[in-house]
This record gives sequence, structure tokens and C-alpha cells, in this order.
Amino acid sequence: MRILVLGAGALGGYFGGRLAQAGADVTFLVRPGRQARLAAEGLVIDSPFGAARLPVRTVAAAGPGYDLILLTCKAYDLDSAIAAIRPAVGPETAVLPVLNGLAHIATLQRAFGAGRVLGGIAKIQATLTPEGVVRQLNDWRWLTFGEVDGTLSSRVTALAALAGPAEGMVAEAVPDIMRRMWEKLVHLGTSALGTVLLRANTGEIARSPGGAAFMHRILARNAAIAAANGHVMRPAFLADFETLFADPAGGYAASMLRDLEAGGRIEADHILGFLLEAAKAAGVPHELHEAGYLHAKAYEQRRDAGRLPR
Ligand SMILES: NC(=O)C1=CN([C@@H]2O[C@H](COP(=O)(O)OP(=O)(O)OC[C@H]3O[C@@H](n4cnc5c(N)ncnc54)[C@H](OP(=O)(O)O)[C@@H]3O)[C@@H](O)[C@H]2O)C=CC1
Ligand SMILES: CC(C)(CO)C(=O)C(=O)O
Repeated sequence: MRILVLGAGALGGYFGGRLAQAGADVTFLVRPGRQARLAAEGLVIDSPFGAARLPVRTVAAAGPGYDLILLTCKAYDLDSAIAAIRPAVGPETAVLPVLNGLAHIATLQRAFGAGRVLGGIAKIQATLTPEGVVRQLNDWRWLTFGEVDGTLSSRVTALAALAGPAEGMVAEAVPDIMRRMWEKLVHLGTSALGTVLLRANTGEIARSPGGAAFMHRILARNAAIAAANGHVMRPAFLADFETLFADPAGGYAASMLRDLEAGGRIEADHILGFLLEAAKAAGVPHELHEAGYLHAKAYEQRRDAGRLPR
């Protein structure tokens, strides 16, 4: 299976690197800055599952001949990523996005045809450091994917089998990826809305007066949005996250908070804007979503104007 990984940031670098390390045929489609660094230093991974410095194959422009494209850009780069991978998408090519959120699935289906687009989620906490190191922050290492129509096709089971021997990642092909993507959106949407709005991790929030109840209110509202879209959250899933958000010793934060604190771009529209509109459409009380989205958009204004604190 020839795999093209768009992006060698946190997720592309981590999962692509682990697949390459396991012997898979992996090429990274990257922009010139990242390409130069990868050529000079290799792909550097720092992880609880073992550090690595791997020589990797990169291209700055894609050509045909790939079976799978692992799409690992941020949502605000989706249009440029679609243009970049277009020459690599042939009749039999599958596109597997690992972006958070949901709206990109329809965008990719419009660009490449519904049959070429898989659903995917990554449960991992990772970041690309300013030094170009792909750093995995805890032991989360799951890449889960499947056909949007719920069939368990040979292409998704083949990818799971290929990734089987890879150290530090668990790849699973599933028949219910859209339900899981909603579940992930409830998880991430709660983490991102809470930790970005309050600019603190879950432990700091839980140790503050009313903090756990505040997070639980967001969780319940996001679950109500998912239910209105046909995806009722499992009680065990909600119980796990209620525990996580109430843990005073927790140190958990969404990648959106890390990006914001680093002064970077954030996926405000793709995650928080999407949930706000979905809350309105579902008739779910949305004042917390409104405040979170507004907070993120005001941050973007300040960032664009160069007025972030140094
Ligand atoms: N980080 C995490 O812990 C998690 C992230 N996610 C989700 O995964 C997605 C990716 O996040 P993450 O890996 O953190 O993001 P990063 O910013 O670390 O990596 C994205 C990479 O995509 C590259 N890229 C973007 N557009 C193009 C293009 N047109 N051509 C080539 N390369 C391109 C960027 O390259 P360049 O360096 O040139 O800008 C960048 O290195 C997001 O939707 C995020 O929400 C999901 C679970 C956990
Ligand atoms: C919620 C979490 C941590 C799960 O991987 C995530 O997707 C993110 O922070 O972007």
C-alpha cells in the first residue's frame, strides 16, 4: 500500500513516522520549510513509546500512484491541502482525514467523490515543537477509521493490518466511524470550549469553584447536540468524561488551548462555530457555546492585529 501523508506536523509526523518505522511505504507531502528541516535533521519523534530520528521520503508536489492519503492538516488549511493532494487522487485512492470535527467530510466528498473519503479520528495528544520535534504528550495513541457508509471494506482492514506491527500506535478499522466522530466531537468540543474559554487545564478548572459543574454542563449540551443529530452518547462514555473533567489532579487540555497559548492559529470556526450552529439548530441552550466561540474569534482578531502579549 503506497501511502502519502499530507503534513508532517503533530499527527502526520507521529502516525506517518510510526508507519514508516514499521516498514510501510510512506511519503510525506510537505511545504518547503518543513521539507528542508526533514532533509537536514530527519523526522524527530519524542514519545513515551521511544524516541526516533527517521530519514523520511518527502515531496513538495504530489504525483499519482497512491493507495491512501492520510490528511493531517488543520481545518483552516483544508482548501490548500485539497489542492495539494488533488494530483495524487486516482480512481482507487482513499483519503483518510484525521482532522477533528465533522464538516471536512462533506467538503472532501464534494472535492473527490463520496466513495474516496473515509472517516477518521485520532485519540492522541501531540504537538510539533518550534524546534521541529514531534512530541507525544501522553500514552494516547489511537488512530481509528472506517467507511462513512459503515461497511468494513478490504481497504480499511488492510490499513489496520499494515499498521498492526507499528510501535506506539494502535490502528483500528471500525464499522461505525460516523458515530465515533460525533463522540469525538462531544469529547473535543467540551475540552476545547472549556479549556479555551477559561484558559486553564481540566485540573485547574476542577479546583476552581463550580468548575467541574461548568464542564459537565458543556458536556451535557454537546451530548444533546449529538443526540439531535441521531447519535446518542453511551452512558459509559459520558461517565468517563464526567470523571475526567471533575478530576482536581487532571492536567488535560485540548490542542486548541496549546495552539492559542503558543500564539498560533486555531480551528475556531471548524469546532466551536460548528457546535454553536448545531446547538442553535437543535434547540440546545447555546450561551456557553456563544461565549466560547466569541472568545476564540476575539483572540483571532487580536492575533491578526499583532497584539498578543509577548
Ligand atoms: N495535536 C493533537 O494532539 C491532535 C490534533 N487533532 C487534529 O488533527 C488535525 C491536525 O492537527 P496537528 O497535527 O496538531 O496540526 P499541526 O499544525 O501540528 O500539523 C499540520 C501540518 O499540516 C501541514 N499542512 C497544512 N497545509 C498543508 C499543505 N497544503 N501542504 C503541505 N502541508 C500542509 C502543516 O505544514 P506547515 O508546517 O508547512 O504549516 C503542518 O505541519 C487538526 O484537525 C487537529 O484538531 C486531533 C487529535 C489530537
Ligand atoms: C481531545 C483531544 C485531546 C483528543 O485527542 C484532541 O483531539 C485535541 O486536543 O485536539
